[in-house]
Amino acid sequence: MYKLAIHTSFAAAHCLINYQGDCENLHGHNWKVEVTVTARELDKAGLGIDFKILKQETNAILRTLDHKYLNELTPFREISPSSENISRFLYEELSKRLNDGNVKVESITVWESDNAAATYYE
Ligand SMILES: Nc1nc2c(c(=O)[nH]1)N=C([C@H](O)[C@H](O)COP(=O)(O)OP(=O)(O)OP(=O)(O)O)CN2
Ligand SMILES: [Zn+2]
Repeated sequence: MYKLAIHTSFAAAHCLINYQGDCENLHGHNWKVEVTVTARELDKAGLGIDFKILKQETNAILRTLDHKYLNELTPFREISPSSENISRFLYEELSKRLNDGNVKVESITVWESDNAAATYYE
């Protein structure tokens, strides 16, 4: 089994729902995103999955969040756009795009600052 990872990022505004404190107010982050996937087998080029494809598919999802007010987007109308919920959203959306008999999304970690991150995995 192989484990691969890529890093990417997006910027967005949000406010936490049902939260008492500064973060209930509108503010923004430059989120860093780490995607890890597992691959059972390698292709003829020796790749589990091309990093380019991993980045393309991840960034296609991130474009729906980038420079947006997350609370106004469908996935976060009912649930708070916390780093935890963002990581779960990305995990589910990327899994739909990438999971097959060989490749499986393992985890998504989103860093909202240099020292605070949330990871979703099953
Ligand atoms: N478990 C989580 N806790 C918090 C989340 C989250 O997504 N998951 N998010 C926030 C807020 O988004 C907030 O912007 C973060 O604020 P804070 O932790 O105060 O970070 P700062 O860098 O502004 O503050 P320092 O304490 O000075 O580092 C809050 N919690
Ligand atoms: Zn925040």
